[in-house]
Amino acid sequence: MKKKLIIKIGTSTLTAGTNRISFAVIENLARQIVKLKDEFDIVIVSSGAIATARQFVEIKGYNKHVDSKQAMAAIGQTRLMEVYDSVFSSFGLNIAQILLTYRDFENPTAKENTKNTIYKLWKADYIPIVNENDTVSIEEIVLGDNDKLSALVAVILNADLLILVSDIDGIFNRNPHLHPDAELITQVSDLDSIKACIEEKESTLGTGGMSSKIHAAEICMESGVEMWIVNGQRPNYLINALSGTIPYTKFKK
Ligand SMILES: Nc1ncnc2c1ncn2[C@@H]1O[C@H](COP(=O)(O)OP(=O)(O)O)[C@@H](O)[C@H]1O
Ligand SMILES: N[C@@H](CCC(=O)OP(=O)(O)O)C(=O)O
Repeated sequence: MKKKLIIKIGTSTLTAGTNRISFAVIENLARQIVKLKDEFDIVIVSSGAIATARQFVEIKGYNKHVDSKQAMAAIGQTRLMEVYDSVFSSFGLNIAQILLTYRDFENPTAKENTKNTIYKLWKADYIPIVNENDTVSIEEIVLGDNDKLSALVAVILNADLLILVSDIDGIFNRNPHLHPDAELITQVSDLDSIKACIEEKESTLGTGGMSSKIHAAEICMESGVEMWIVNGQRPNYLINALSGTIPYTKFKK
């Protein structure tokens, strides 16, 4: 049986520090997935709908008002999936879209249906790409992120591993953007011990920050799912993290 791998790719990685979605980032992801596919059944949790919309339209107040963000997400989501589809199909990979809200994880039937759909997609050789259903969501684009969503997906699938792809090697004892001498923490088994290390700085496009990654780790640890934070700026970050040749943070009880 294949292992179950959930990969969450955030806005800051998809835009590679710019204000546009990077085709190169998605190509790099596809290239790695081709190599991992025989060993793993994979779900991608991808942000980037709003960032994609910004390439085409600026709805007034999109950075302040929830309804404007929701409209941007609705415009950007189809375009984002077009990018995934054109890049992934050129690597021979099939994709399917799944949009979820947090409320879906409180409803046992919705959870069961989500799980069954993902299993069917895997069987048909399709890679599910999940994002939050921003139109009906009340949480994410107001406060949140996709870190917690990916943890909930990992838990319902009883995944072997959740990898949060970020713009940094993992959690450091202080924010390295503010303290260049900060040191990477490679393994975390007690979340309380690292909460004091978080020092958020303003991010332009992503919404999560390190706090939401710790929240995701809490959800994973409670259910015995292993979670890693890996740096999407490193070459072949998935393959190299899995073979232990690049540094990352592992969260495991
Ligand atoms: N102790 C810490 N170690 C590492 N990063 C930290 C820490 N405290 C805060 N951060 C911030 O968290 C950021 C990563 O989260 P985020 O920008 O939301 O990424 P993503 O869009 O991938 O979810 C880092 O770039 C860093 O500025
Ligand atoms: N769901 C929205 C926003 C998600 C978001 O930015 O999350 P994250 O990348 O985890 O900070 C989108 O696709 O634009």
